[in-house]
Amino acid sequence: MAVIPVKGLEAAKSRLRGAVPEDRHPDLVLAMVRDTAVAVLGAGSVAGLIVVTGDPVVAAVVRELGGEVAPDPGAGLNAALRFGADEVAGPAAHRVVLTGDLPALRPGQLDAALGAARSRSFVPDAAGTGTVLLAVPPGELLDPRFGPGSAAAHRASGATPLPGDWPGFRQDVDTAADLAAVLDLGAGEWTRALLGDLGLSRACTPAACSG
Ligand SMILES: Nc1nc2c(ncn2[C@@H]2O[C@H](COP(=O)(O)OP(=O)(O)OP(=O)(O)O)[C@@H](O)[C@H]2O)c(=O)[nH]1
Ligand SMILES: C=C(OP(=O)(O)O)C(=O)O
Repeated sequence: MAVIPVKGLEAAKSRLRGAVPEDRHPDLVLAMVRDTAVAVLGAGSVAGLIVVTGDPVVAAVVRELGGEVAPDPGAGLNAALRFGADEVAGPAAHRVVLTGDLPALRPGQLDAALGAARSRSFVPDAAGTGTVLLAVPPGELLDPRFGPGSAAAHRASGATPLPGDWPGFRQDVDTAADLAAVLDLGAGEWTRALLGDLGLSRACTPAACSG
């Protein structure tokens, strides 16, 4: 089972604020969640998707795409992940958790990553400091260490870094510069459509966004 945590749309992706007009910020966050969820649901190695969220708009979209929704326990990202992976999916299943900000993820990349995972494993983000995926085999607890410096924390907790290249997969979107990078790498259709609608076929540069 795959698990994606998603914060309430109004609060999510605060570092990305200003990349698009303020009133479209929630739409951008939702478009990236949709692209991530569509890619996950398209991966043959994934049995199903659980999105942990307290946001009713996100929940409706996830159900429409064919995913399941679990309530946010309200104690932060790692608590949301533990709840989704260890309690809702349950420890008898293979579980993989991904962040909801991976609009250039492709199903084949996720299949390749999971095919290479022989034990509790993770995929570092493009910067090498964060984490975009943590996978755990049946019988083990997820033990997530997401947050600043999570790649080192996951490694120190015994998880194996997966060696694939996967530049689009690894490009999580935290800032306007990440958004520009992900468009170059090939963002999914929802993110591209939203930015196209805004006349931002190439996302604004950090300088232009802050100006
Ligand atoms: N359910 C749930 N998801 C969370 C929580 N905190 C973060 N997330 C999600 O975890 C993923 C990775 O988080 P970040 O990249 O730090 O996103 P963020 O917290 O929205 O971004 P910033 O406000 O810029 O720090 C995203 O899909 C977030 O929506 C939480 O408390 N509950
Ligand atoms: C929570 C994380 O994401 P970000 O760096 O995108 O906040 C993480 O990488 O562990």
